[in-house]
Amino acid sequence: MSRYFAREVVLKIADAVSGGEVVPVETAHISGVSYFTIGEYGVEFLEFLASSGARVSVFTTSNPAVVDISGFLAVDEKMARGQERIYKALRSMGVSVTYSCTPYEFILTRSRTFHAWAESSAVAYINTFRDAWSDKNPGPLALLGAIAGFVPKTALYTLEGRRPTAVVEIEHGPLEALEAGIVGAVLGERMGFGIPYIRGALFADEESRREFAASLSTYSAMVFAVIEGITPNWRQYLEIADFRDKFKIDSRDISSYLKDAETPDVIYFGCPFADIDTVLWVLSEVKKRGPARRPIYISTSPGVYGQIRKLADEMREYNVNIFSGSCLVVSPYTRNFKVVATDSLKAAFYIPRLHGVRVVPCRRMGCLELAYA
Ligand SMILES: C/C(=C\C(=O)O)CCOP(=O)(O)O
Repeated sequence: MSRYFAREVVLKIADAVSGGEVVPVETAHISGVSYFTIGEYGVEFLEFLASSGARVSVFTTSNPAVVDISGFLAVDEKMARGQERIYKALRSMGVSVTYSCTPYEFILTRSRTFHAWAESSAVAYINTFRDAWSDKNPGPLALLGAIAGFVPKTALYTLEGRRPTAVVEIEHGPLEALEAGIVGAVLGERMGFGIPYIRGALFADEESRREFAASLSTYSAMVFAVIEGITPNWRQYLEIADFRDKFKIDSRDISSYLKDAETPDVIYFGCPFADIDTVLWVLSEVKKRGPARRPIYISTSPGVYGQIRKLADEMREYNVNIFSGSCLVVSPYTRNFKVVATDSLKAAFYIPRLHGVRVVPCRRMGCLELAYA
């Protein structure tokens, strides 16, 4: 019954957005599972599906929750209970409740395989750095698609729909996390839509790739860019390109995003979730300097946290708080702060809008120095 319901809804949406065509998917990743972002009606929707016997038919993971897995980001009773109900509903539908915005850490999404993912940064990451194919499916559609086993065959599930439409020259680099995020934001704001073909982008590390994908998809509707020499099959994309626009991003564009530093009361890394290298880098810098004057918060995936749990406990003495399964975007815990310093342009976009808290963008080392200023 519920599988039938999900299939019918997905087919109806496909009638509206893809001429009725659908595409089978290998995996799904659902967003909209934090009580903070979906509220009571969102929980009721998930409970309705679960109680009607719905079960996912492909491997399905979930985005971060309102509270982290250790309960460090304390929230009120109503939110905590709401999150538990979400967890139960997801579990009973067979979702792997991973509470991570970086499922690509362990789902290796091979090139040219189809996926129904909803977290925009993760969609942009697998499209751009793996040439795995996913559209940015809205959270409920990704879940219904996971139950049905297919989603509407929108443009990004076709080679034609992935044809580059603008050539972009990057005249700055190598790109560290903040700069990669700014490039994504500038590009997103200038282009808005279409498929960029990027020349000259040198990413300093994994974190910078995550930040680029996250900001491109935050500051625009774009969740795919072809990066010369990096995106698998980039030569084929160049051959089929139909360039109608040309953009250049240089050091002046990057500096225009850097405000005069306002003194923060907290330093935040990990939007999208910090990879192990970033976590270890922060810890080694902090160990050299001693306890930080201002607290440092790092959100990471449950997978990474599981490996460094003991280290995370020890680092509390240094005023470093590592947590997983939630983040300062989807938790109202952020409202405890007035000004957050971060190297994430995605966090810089959402934190003021969702929590009314100001943000200071800074390079990773600059952010760290603010913790001791
Ligand atoms: C803006 C967010 C995700 C995205 O860019 O897709 C964070 C909120 O995520 P939800 O999982 O929808 O709460």
